[in-house]
Order: sequence, then structure tokens, then C-alpha cells
Amino acid sequence: MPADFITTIDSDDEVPNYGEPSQPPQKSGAKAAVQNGKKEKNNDELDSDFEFDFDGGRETGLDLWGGDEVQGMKNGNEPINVDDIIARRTGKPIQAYQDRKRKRKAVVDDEEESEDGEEGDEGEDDEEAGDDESGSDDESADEDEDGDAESGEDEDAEEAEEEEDDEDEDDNSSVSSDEETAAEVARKDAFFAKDPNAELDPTLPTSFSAINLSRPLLRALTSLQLTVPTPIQARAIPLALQGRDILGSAVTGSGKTAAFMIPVLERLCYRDRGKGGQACRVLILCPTRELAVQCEAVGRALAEKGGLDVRFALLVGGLSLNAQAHTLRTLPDVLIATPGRLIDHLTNTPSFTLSALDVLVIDEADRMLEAGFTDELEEIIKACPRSRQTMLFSATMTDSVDELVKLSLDKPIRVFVDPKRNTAKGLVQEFVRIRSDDTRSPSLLALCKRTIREKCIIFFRSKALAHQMRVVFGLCGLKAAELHGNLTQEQRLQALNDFKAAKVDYLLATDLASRGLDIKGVETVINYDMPGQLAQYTHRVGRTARAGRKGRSISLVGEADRKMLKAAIKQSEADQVRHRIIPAEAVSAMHEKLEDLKDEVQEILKEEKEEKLLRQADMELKKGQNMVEHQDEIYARPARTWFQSEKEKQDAKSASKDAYVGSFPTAKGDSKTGKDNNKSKADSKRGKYDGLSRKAKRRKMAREEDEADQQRSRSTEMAIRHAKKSNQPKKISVPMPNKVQAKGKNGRGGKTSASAGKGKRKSAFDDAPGASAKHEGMRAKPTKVNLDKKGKGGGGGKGNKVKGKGKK
Ligand SMILES: Nc1ncnc2c1ncn2[C@@H]1O[C@H](COP(=O)(O)OP(=O)(O)OP(=O)(O)O)[C@@H](O)[C@H]1O
Repeated sequence: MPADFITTIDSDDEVPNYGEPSQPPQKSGAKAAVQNGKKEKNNDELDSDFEFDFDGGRETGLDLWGGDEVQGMKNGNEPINVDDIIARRTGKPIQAYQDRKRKRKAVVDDEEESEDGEEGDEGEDDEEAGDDESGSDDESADEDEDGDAESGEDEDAEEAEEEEDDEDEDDNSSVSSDEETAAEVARKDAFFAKDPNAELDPTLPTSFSAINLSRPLLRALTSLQLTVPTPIQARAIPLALQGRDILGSAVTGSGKTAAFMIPVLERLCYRDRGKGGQACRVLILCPTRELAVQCEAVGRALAEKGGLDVRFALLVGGLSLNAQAHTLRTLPDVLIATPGRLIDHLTNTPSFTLSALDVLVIDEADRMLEAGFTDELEEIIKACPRSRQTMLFSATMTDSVDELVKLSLDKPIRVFVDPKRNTAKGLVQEFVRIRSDDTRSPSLLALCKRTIREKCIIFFRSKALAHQMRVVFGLCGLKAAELHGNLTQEQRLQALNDFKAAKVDYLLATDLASRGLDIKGVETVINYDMPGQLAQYTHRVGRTARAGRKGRSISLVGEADRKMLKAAIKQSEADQVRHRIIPAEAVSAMHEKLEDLKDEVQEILKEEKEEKLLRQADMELKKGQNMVEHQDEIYARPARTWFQSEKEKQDAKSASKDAYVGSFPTAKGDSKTGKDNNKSKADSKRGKYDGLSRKAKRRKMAREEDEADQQRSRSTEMAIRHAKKSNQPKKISVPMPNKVQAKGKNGRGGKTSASAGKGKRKSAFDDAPGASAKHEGMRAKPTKVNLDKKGKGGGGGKGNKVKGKGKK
């Protein structure tokens, strides 16, 4: 996109315009303004007021984590709170900031009540003055608000030129990968089925009642004030009800969760409830614990409101294994899990199996297909019956046959809503140029001190950086919480809850929070640095402007991020993009301030580390005492096993990291790609005992023998399970068989599950041009399908892409 089309914001002091200068940002809780009273035909407008009743009897949002289930909080083993350290050291309790905020809010509320309508710069200045007043003496630097625009403009002109140059330079490179060869298109045509409903009737249902849902579910939707399905819901739900495999993709915040949850619950209404009918029918896989919790909350809200007798189980790390194992023994209908914990249960929880599974949903499926999750996903797929229905969803869903083949899909249907649109309509994307890395942190702080004062998620590429910044924010009087993998589960949830409840204004997060999280009222997303992959960028900025609301993202873009910047701009509409300039004086003042704080930050981090070490030592001591006191009992417990060895786990982890960081250029400008992967492959080919001391070698061999023993006992257990299979409950039925076919015109006709009966399904490749292997379903022999990239022939072939390496 030529640079002239990019609007420049000369100063960072204007009222957030969210793309519509005349329209003030929506206050949370305010009625969504339906633009000009018009409703778009494709149902793109969501009721931005709608929110699932996550609380459902709970006091606060995600409180289901609390209580006995949370680990690591007992016996006074509370996590360390840097705010306490900061307060202790500075003598300025953070509480003071909360009081200031409350005062500010009261002032703003008063102003709103007096109906002066305009929310201009003055309001913001007042807020800042209030901030300074009760703040510390070091805030004068943040005051210089005027006179920035000019220097900004000069800079802007210069940058615009440079951006144009850059555009020419890279034009051919980054884009070409989007184009598909004819062979790829042919392979996709062969792999995917066409949407029969769309062929019969391309118009989408305009209400849930037009989708043939049962009464309880309609009741649930009505009581949640959900009346109009979003486009992804309108297209995916009827297909899902017919039992079809689905690949669903729609922009972030467009209601994909309900798009799979509604048909899942609907199908469960028809399950066999007779004796022996109880079973784990549905598995929903999510990449992060927080997302799993959220997904469960949506399911529960729908089930409770509809009075459905459906039981859920949340299987995620960080919560008590025993409590989950106990729940599993009661055969809950829906399992919502992260892959690691699910495999743990599959391996170690006696009698738990997925053999009666009817539906597998993979949320954020493109992420789950990435390196790092592949082995786990394979293991899970192996444990699921082939006759299941599979649904994959993501805002950045891949339709690459190579990636999908390992999931053994059965003639999946692509439901890609508005595939050209990657970001939400209400999102304005701003980019700030960072000329040298020294100015990145000062720029962020200047931005937060002056302009973005609340409801903001800031993404960082590393946990350490997010943590360090939290200390800096604390020292600067900015109320922030952090969310990343170095925290205990309790801390992670606390951070989320604090942010949701507006107890903190900023959530400093890693990409752990980039996918799926639906936090109402997030106004701004800041990218402290650009992520390594475009998909990551899309998900990060998708935490705002959800469900028809407006929002903005601000990305700090350094030299190394230019490619990503270009890609981000390219996937956006021209009127969504802005160029923001933070006044140089504000940045340099902040720079000085940060220099002053440097030692203090180090001291705090050191103090925190020491405190951590002390607690760790304390814990070790307690652990030792326990071991001595309860030795017999502890050794009597069966050892837990894991399907991968430590090394395999480590390899998967680093592969995941490489893939996720993607082609992010290193400082030298080259990218982390092929070379590293080749290296790690070469590493994994080395002898398995290479480099180990004799003692370590002996220990490893012993461990392997143990594992082999356990494997044998698992095989016996498997044999028993197989024997039990004959007694398995019947499959849940597809709710609208012939009735739907008869309906025809309504669009929900076409091939019903009856005709697409799992046992009788034709092969995904039956329709392939030149396919000779008749009725060789993907499920039956996925490895024999010829996936030759050149698209020659359709019969058998070598291409065994399913299993990479042998496992113990
Ligand atoms: N039919 C509907 N009408 C109005 N609001 C809806 C509807 N369906 C879902 N929503 C709301 O839309 C918001 C976003 O939904 P959801 O989290 O499922 O989005 P998503 O598409 O999964 O996003 P992401 O790609 O980020 O995971 C939620 O707050 C939800 O309550």
C-alpha cells in the first residue's frame, strides 16, 4: 500500500479516535451504536453488548480456578509479588495509585453526567494532571505535550519516503508465498468437499430459530440475548449438525466458540442416556489453559441457561490432577483440555479413554498443527475413534492439505468467512517507528503515560522482558499485571481477573495471551515488538475490536520488523492503518527517567530472585521432610509416565519455539529458519547416549527399561480396553436427519449425516481427478494417499508424513 494512504497521527495526545474522529470511544457497557441505523446484510454487525454469562453463579469472572484445585498456594507458599517489593523499596504503596484512579474515575463520571458531550484533549489532560499531582516528583517529563506536531511532521515525511523505498525493494519477496499453484488448488479440490448447504441456498439464516435447533438451546440463546448468528455461526452450525468435518475460519472476535459449542450441545441433546450410555463424547482441545477455561465457561453458560443436562470437565495443567482424574471417572460428556494434560490423563488415569468420542474440536487449530504440538496432537488423534466428527477453527486457519492430512479428516468442508479480511472491521492499526532499540521502552512508557491509560494489553516477545517491564511500570506508577508462562497458574488467573475487573490498567503479556482470549472492553493492544509471524500479529491485535466493537492496536516497529510491518499493512484495509509519532522530547525525557531507574529495577529483580531462592530452599526442606515422614506411602504410588522422553519433549519445545518465532530476523538480519531446523534434525540423529557420562548413561538405560516395562503393562491394559469396546455406548445421533433433506430449499438440506454415515462415507479422494483408489478413505489409510505436491495421480504413494520419528 503506498505510504500516502497512511494517515499520520502527529502527536500521541489526541483522543483515541478508533478510526472515526467524530465518534468518542464506546464506554464499556454502553449500547453499541448501530452504524447509521443500518444492519449489514451479512450479519457482520454483532451485538457488542452481548456477553456470555461467564459468572453463572460465581462471584467473579474466572473464579472456577479458585479453591482447592489451585496448586502451589497452600502452606503459605504464596507467589512473590513485585508490587510489594516496589512498595517496600519506594515507600509508595501501590494502593495510592488505585486511590488516584478511583478519584479520576469519579471526576470523569461527574463530567459525563453533566452531559457536556465532548471528550476532548482537556479531559485527558485533566487526568494526567491528576496523575502527576498525586504521583511522584519525577513526572515533569511527561508534561511536555505541546509543540510536538511539527517535528513529528518532518519525521513523517522522511519516513513516508523510506517506507515507499522499502515497498519497492520487498515487493516480490514476501507476497509470493500466498499464491497457490494449480497443483495445490487441485489437491485442495480433491481433499475438501463443497458446502452442500451453500449450493442449495446461499442465503444465510438470519436467526438461530432458522437453524433447526432444539428448544432448550434456543431458550439458552435467547436468554443470553443471542438472536442473530454471526456469519461463521450461520454457516458452520448447520454443517456441524449434519456431522460434517469442518475447517472454520473467520476474523478474530466473530463468535467461533459458539459456532462449535452450539452444535456440540445440540448433538448432546440427542445422546443415548440409557444404561451404559454415559461416556466422554466430545473433546475440545485448546492451546492454552486460559483459553480452555474460557471455552468451558461458554459451554457451561449455554448449558445452564438451556437447562441441559451436560457435564463438562476441564483438563488443563496447573490444576489438581487428582481432582481431574476423579471427575473423569464420572464420564463427563464434554472434555475441554490442553494437549499436555489430556495426554497425561490418557497415559496415567486408569480406565480413561477417548474410545467413545463422537466429536473432536480443535480451537486455534493452526497453532495446534505447528511444531511443538504435533507429537501430542498425533498421540491424541491416535486415541480418538476414526468415526468421530472433527471440527477445526481459527482466525488464521490453514487449509494446507499437508498440514491437515495428519488429522484424518473426512471430506472436510471449508467454512472461510470473508477470507480476504484478516482483521476486525472496527480495528484501527497504528504503527510507531522505532529508530533505535534504546528508544523502544521509553516510547512505550511515553505512550502509556500520556495517551493509553487503561484497558490495554501490551505484548512482549519474552517473559523476562514482560516481567522487567512490569517492575518499570510499577516504579512509574502505572498499574499493571503480567501474564506469561513463568507464573504459577494462580498468578496467571489473578492477572487476568485483575485486568478484567479493571484493578490494573495494563496487562503485560507474552503470546500466551495472544490467541482466543475474549476480554470485554480492551481498547488498545500494544505490540512492544512485532511478533515473528503474521498470524501471531493478527491474533494479538484481535484481542481488541471484538464482536463489532471498536479498538486500536499500536505496534512499535524497529528496523528488523519492517517485513512484518509490510505484511501487516498489506493484509489491512487502507482506512484501518495509521502512522503514529510519539514526540521525540517525550521519548527522551522518558529515556532519562529510565536511566535513573535502571539500578532500582536491577535491585528489585535481585531482591525478588533472592526471595524466590529462599522460598525454594524452604520448599525443598519441606519436601525432604515429607519424603522422610511419608516415604512408604510416596513410593507405593504408581510412577506417572509420559509418552515422550525428556529429550523428545525438549526437542518438541525448541521446535515449537523456532516455529513460533518464525522468520523473525535476528539482529544481523538473517532469519531463524531452515538452518536451525536442519541442525536440530541432525542433533536428533546423534546416538542417544552420546555425550553422557557413564553414570548418566546407566541411569538413562535403567529409565528406558522401566519405560519399556510400563509400556508392556499399558499394552495389557489396552487389550482389556479393546475387549470392553463391545460394551461401548452408542454414538450420539445427528439431530436432523431426513427432515433436513426434505427441507431442501432452506439450505440445511443436502447431504445429511444419514447419507454421510461415518461407516459409509466415501473417500475424500473419490472425486479427485484421476483418483484410482476407490473408497480408500482418508481415515482408513491416511498414509497411502499420494500427496505429491506436483499433483500427479491420486492413488497410493509413499508420502508417509504421519509419523516422523519412532517413539518409545
Ligand atoms: N451471535 C452473536 N451475537 C453477538 N455476540 C456474539 C455472538 N456470538 C458470539 N458473540 C460474542 O462475540 C465475542 C467473541 O466471541 P469468540 O471469543 O467466540 O470469538 P472468536 O471468533 O473465537 O475469536 P478469536 O479468533 O479471537 O478466538 C464474545 O464476547 C461473544 O460473547
